[in-house]
Amino acid sequence: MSGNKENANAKNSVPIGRGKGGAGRMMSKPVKAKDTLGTIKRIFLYMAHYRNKLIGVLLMVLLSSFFTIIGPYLIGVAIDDYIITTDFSGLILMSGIMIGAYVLTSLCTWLQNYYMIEISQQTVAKIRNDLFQKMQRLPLKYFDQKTHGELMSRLTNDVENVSNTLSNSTTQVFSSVIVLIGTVIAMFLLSPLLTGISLTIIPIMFLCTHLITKKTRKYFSGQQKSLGELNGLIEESISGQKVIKAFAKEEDILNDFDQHNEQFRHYAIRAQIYSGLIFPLMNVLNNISFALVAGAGGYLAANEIITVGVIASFANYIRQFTRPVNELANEFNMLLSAVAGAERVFEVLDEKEEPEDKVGAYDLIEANGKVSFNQVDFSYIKGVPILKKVSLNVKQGQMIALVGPTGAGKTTIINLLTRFYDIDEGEILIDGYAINEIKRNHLRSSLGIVLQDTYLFAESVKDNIRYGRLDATDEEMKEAAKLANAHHFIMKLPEGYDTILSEDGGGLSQGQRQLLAIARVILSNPSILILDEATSSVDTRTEIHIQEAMLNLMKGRTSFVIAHRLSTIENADVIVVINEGKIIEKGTHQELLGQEGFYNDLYRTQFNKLKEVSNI
Ligand SMILES: Nc1ncnc2c1ncn2[C@@H]1O[C@H](COP(=O)(O)OP(=O)(O)OP(=O)(O)O)[C@@H](O)[C@H]1O
Repeated sequence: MSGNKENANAKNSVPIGRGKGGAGRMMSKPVKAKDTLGTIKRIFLYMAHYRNKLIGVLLMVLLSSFFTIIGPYLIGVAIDDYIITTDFSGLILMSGIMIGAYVLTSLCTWLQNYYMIEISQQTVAKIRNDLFQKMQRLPLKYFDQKTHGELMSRLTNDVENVSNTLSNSTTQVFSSVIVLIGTVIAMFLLSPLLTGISLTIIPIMFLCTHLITKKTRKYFSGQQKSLGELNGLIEESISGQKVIKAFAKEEDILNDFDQHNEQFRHYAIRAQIYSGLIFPLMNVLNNISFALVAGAGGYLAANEIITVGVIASFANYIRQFTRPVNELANEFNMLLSAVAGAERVFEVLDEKEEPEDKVGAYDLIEANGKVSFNQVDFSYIKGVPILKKVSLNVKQGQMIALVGPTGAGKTTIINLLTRFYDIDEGEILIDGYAINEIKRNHLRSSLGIVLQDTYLFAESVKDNIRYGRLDATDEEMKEAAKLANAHHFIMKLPEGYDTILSEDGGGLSQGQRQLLAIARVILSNPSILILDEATSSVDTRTEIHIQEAMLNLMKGRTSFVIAHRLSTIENADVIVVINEGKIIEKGTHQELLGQEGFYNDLYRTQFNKLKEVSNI
């Protein structure tokens, strides 16, 4: 099985380098989207469900921007019309209006945030839901091409990124733009000359920001890359602990970790230091601009070109102006990175799904278990044929042993029967029906699969067995466990059937996990069985238990066994020998031995060795 291959590979190479699916891939890279506009459009299509709330947000943004812009103007009016003229009752009224304007600004900002958070969380919940549903409909082929880390990253980081940006950055960018434009217009209306003077600082601001971000971008991307590598290393050192210890590579992995840790520190320090420059620099420039307005404004006021109130308004406008300039660059980058994240999410949503059942697909409620492969060709990757013209006829209730060297294609045959992958040419029939004409759910529920490496969920033993048939009663579930010889060890667990297993049954032995898998399949009562015998040695008692359980399970059912045990091979009705994707021999044990061909050689070398081991 491919699972074994992974284990075998793990034994041969100590995972010091970065592996597939490391958590390192969980970092979302700040790459640009390929189709920014198209992606934004799609996000808006999702958000369009909440059209009324969006209009509300838009109104609030406009109102809060308006009040933000009008505030400094009112200060100028208060000075010119009421303070200088000592009109105190007018001043009180003006103060009231100003307080009202500021309160309304806050209220509108709060409301806009409130609605935007609601919209973004609902939108993202819908995207997350669509994405998760999509994952269940994707063919296994898709999961072969993507690392776990990458998929996890799309489901978590990228979606989270979209959510944060929707709730914070979109309204920020929008209101910053309005406030900027509005402020320039207001300044221009009050005094074009003073506007010109105060805006001279803007190009310098842009230049400084540009120079600093050019530098920080390099360090931030280095920081993100080395953090990814560091996370990958940590993840591998956790999952590969056994191998690391077995090969005494602790020292090596520590050195490797030190290197990556140091690299991360190097980038992180520089990224933080340079980006920390922006704030004080902007502050200085802002104050210079302030001083310019005060100086030039004072001169203009002395010459009665502008009033003192205009200077006060300008002083406030300048504060208001530089803030959005700084924010805009930042928020805009975040927005672009979120759009890139959203694009990665949409890419998954656009992937080709497992094809729908054909119209008029057959029901297969209780299959008899007759199986035929007719001239089946298959390749995982186009142009690399794995199975070539495989033909096989299996009668109801027969036991078929699939044998052959590693990589021969045994698991692949099983993958095709279950329709985990679809064949390229030929046909596979169950009870005379082509499997791609049978409802996929019916097909899979007529097949029972026990793999060497059964996945167990972090739930109770009871629920794990019940996964075979969700509506089974406790009695039926226990009966299945007894038939699977699992009852005895389950009763020894701290809470018996209610014991909660750790993730993937971490606390159980491989033999025990397989017994649970057998119980699961007994409960589902399939017509056709697919069994992958364990190659790794379990203790003799457990092995006898497993064999007994498997025999119980196989009674009266067609079974395909990827055989590693002599007893299985010798008792099989038909032994199918596969080599390099072709069936090269077929027959009973005695028949094949008599042919003195590939099986005979395989048996004499490989299985004689097994016999010696089992006799020890
Ligand atoms: N998902 C996949 N994508 C691409 N190639 C694959 C995939 N799974 C298996 N293969 C290739 O297909 C060939 C047959 O693999 P398969 O797992 O069927 O062999 P096997 O006979 O079951 O081997 P073993 O006894 O080692 O489990 C191998 O060359 C393998 O590398």
